[in-house]
Amino acid sequence: MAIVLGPNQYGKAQNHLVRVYRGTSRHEIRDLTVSSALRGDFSAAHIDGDQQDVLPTDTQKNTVFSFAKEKGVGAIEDFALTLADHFVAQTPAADGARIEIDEMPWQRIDVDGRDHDHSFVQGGLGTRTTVVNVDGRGPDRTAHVVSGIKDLTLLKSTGSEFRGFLKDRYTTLEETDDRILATSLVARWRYEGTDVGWDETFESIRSLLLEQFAEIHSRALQQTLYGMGHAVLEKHPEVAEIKFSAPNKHHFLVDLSPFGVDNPGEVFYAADRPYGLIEASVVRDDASERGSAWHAVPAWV
Ligand SMILES: O=c1[nH]c(=O)c2[nH]c(=O)[nH]c2[nH]1
Repeated sequence: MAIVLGPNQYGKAQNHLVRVYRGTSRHEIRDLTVSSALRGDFSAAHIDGDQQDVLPTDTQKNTVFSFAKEKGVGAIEDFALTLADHFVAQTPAADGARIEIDEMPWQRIDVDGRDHDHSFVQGGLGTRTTVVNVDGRGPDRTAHVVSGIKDLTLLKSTGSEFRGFLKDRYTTLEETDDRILATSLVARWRYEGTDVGWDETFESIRSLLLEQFAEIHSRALQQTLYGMGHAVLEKHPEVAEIKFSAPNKHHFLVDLSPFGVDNPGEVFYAADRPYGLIEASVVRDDASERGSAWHAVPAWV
């Protein structure tokens, strides 16, 4: 029997970076939360406490902020690829890097019908995300990009049913052909390669997800997710697979009959927990190998 070091990675989590572009009086802002993690042979650091292979997490943090100034931010996917390659190049013991970026949306404040040059209000249609994994360097280097959207809170007030489900002695749920369907969607999709128009593709996929949620007559959240994923893969050959995590945000019709009041689908109690959690992926059967694309925290997978 031997006790050995298992998979590990280390980096700086959640550098919250705001980049202001002030070339003209009409400023642009970007609000990113960037996490870096390096993996490779860091056994000396873990076993002997020897730091000679370790590029400090503090240096990783400094690099994120410096690159935002020196190179600019651009599409979050490009920023993440640049950082990942840089960290692997700087750290001989590293054989891979993972960069995760969330971009908080800001919109210009409207003043008398004109959007303001340098005042913004936070919010938008979800938070754009990317997770980039780079393995190796030089000719052997490979890169995987998984982009997505989270906190996309959606609701339809009809056009959703749930019936015909399996029942046992503990089933009390009533069948319904008209309910509220609501979720706070997380969708992440894996790109084939890195030759992608990141911004246009993101906008197109987000629009498709919204359209499909609205247009599909839902027989269950599962069926809605599959329809959304199918539409994305059909339109975007550059997407290999898409994964969804969707809490079913239950809305319960309030019984107003004790007060002699009818309630035909008008007043609901929006419960925050427990919630159904529906998770699904939609994939191409000829998609490329996943490689490290979905690599996460080794301690927990
Ligand atoms: O869309 C749904 N899917 C389920 O699996 C489920 N289960 C449940 O109780 N309500 C719902 N709704």
